[in-house]
Amino acid sequence: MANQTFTDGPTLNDGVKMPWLGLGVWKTKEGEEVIQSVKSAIAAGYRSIDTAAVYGNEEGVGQAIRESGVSRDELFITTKVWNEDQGYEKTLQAFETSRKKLGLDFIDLYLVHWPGKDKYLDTWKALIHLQREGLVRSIGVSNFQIRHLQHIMEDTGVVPVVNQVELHPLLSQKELLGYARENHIVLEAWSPLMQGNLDQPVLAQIAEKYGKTTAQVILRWDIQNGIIVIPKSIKDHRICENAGIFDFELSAADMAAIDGLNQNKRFGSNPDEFLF
Ligand SMILES: NC(=O)C1=CN([C@@H]2O[C@H](COP(=O)(O)OP(=O)(O)OC[C@H]3O[C@@H](n4cnc5c(N)ncnc54)[C@H](OP(=O)(O)O)[C@@H]3O)[C@@H](O)[C@H]2O)C=CC1
Repeated sequence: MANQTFTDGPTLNDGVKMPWLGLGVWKTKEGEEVIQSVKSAIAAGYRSIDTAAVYGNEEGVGQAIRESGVSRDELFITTKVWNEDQGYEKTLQAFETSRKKLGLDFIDLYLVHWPGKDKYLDTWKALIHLQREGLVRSIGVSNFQIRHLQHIMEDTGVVPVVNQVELHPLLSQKELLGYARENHIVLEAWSPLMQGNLDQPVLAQIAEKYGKTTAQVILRWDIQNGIIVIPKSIKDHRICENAGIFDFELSAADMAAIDGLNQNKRFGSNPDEFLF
């Protein structure tokens, strides 16, 4: 029964169901470190893993999947096409490289990692092709601003299922969230735990009230807002802690208090400045 929580999640605009919670593996080292963290997460009940070509750990993710003892069709695997591989043909090649490294027949979710300047539309068209070929179940984007979303949707008529963006209490992305909801795009929060910068008195007070940790309160705030979360940890106890978000509910007042912490503060790059 407990596993139900790990498989719970939104039905995306293409009809595929994606878990609310996944494990992120950015900065998790290829080899033993990533193999162990992915295996720990799957053993704890996680069914969704978020990697990317540029993380350099797709082979370890694939090995962990094979050694996990959980069947492929119960897992939801995301990877992303890196910036220098943008463009139609290069994206198709990059996809094949990722798929081979992961050792998978198909990928559940393939994302355009960053919009950059002028190749994201051709890249998006390659993702549409891969989905039509049955090599990817769902296609989405990452770090897209409203204008990028408008551009690809107007040109191709295909709406991304998710937009994975930096999102946490100090960067609540309310405008993007409103636009995404109107267009049936689910937001997915990267760096949901502010890359470990969790020392926030308001969050600590709320956490104490529910007998939860600051990390759990943030992740719960996300899913109550309809946002998918992919916290990263290489530590077993934190992997378990970050999954303890399905057995409590934040009140409307506490949700509003967390909303009030927004400072439009980024820990990562700004898509408007990260041009290539
Ligand atoms: N699309 C994109 O451009 C991007 C996508 N991402 C994705 O999002 C995922 C998550 O973002 P990420 O930047 O890794 O950062 P997170 O916000 O998930 O924070 C991870 C950091 O917090 C620590 N941590 C994890 N859990 C806890 C806890 N319960 N209490 C205290 N500290 C904790 C981790 O340390 P430790 O491991 O030692 O536990 C690590 O240092 C990435 O791994 C990646 O998959 C990230 C950045 C950009």
